Amino acid sequence: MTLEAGDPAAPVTVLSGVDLDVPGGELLTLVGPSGCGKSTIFALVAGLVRPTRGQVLIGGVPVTGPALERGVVVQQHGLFPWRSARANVEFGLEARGVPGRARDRRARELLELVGLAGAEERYPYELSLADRQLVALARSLAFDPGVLLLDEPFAGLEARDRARLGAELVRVWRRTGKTVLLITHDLDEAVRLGRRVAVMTAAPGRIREIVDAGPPGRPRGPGRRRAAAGTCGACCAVRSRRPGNEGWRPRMADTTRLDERDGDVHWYDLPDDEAEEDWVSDEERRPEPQVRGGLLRVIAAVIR
Ligand SMILES: Nc1ncnc2c1ncn2[C@@H]1O[C@H](COP(=O)(O)OP(=O)(O)OP(=O)(O)O)[C@@H](O)[C@H]1O
Repeated sequence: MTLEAGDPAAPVTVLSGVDLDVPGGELLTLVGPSGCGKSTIFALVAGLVRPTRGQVLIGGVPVTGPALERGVVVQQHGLFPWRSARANVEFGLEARGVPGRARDRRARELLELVGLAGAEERYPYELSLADRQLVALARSLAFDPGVLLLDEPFAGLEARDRARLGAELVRVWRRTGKTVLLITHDLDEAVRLGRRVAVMTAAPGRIREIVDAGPPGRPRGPGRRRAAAGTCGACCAVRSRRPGNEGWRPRMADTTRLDERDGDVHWYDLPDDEAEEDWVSDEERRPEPQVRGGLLRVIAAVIR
């Protein structure tokens, strides 16, 4: 896609040749310097803006305007202050014509999904900023969107809240299987949460690189082990729970070696005698801090 904007006599190229393919069910993060066009991509996918050239396709269908199938969460949560958390979430269900009792039940389920069970009757002013964002997330899920678009939803929050909300988002993503596009200017967050990180450069905005930031999935039996155990550099975060051998272990095939300079993603074989229970969950297997550091340097270099 290309997007030109401003004075038609002297248009500004905001985005140039952006080509991004997000498989269904993926959590992709989009990072880039301020003004590179991240929010513009958000607006294009949300259907708020039409590209000058090219198109946005969701499931092969061109996006021609906003639709409930695309849930959006932005920095300003936009909750109705006169409605409780439950009633805010119910708003989405009202729009879909869900009858009262079912609405109430579903709103409670969604609040529970985002970790806010017990806060159903609180009003936005009674909730922390972070919890308001979670209500906004639950509300966008009420439309049962196939795609969830989040534009800097954690901006302005303290680091601890950002981390908590990020973990909640990953949990929600895992439980719902939604396709998630998360826009952030926080590189660490992008690497921590995204399975792939699309890195943009500015003027005009382009996708420069797509960096693999984590393993593609859980190991599911011997046949899949070989491919499923992705590592980032030397420090694939694999943890053993065998008594006497607990803790994180870097696991490398003999043929791979750490190359933090380019942040390559290496693959290795899991020894046959390794019981699958020894594997930590995909969530726990996120890159260790020093690997994240390597990826961050790669991304920072791309952005520069
Ligand atoms: N309709 C428009 N007319 C003119 N310029 C525009 C238009 N839309 C976007 N731009 C410009 O395109 C650039 C990209 O803006 P955008 O808000 O998408 O960037 P961003 O990466 O989200 O920035 P930030 O991280 O600061 O939020 C900016 O320089 C903006 O001023």
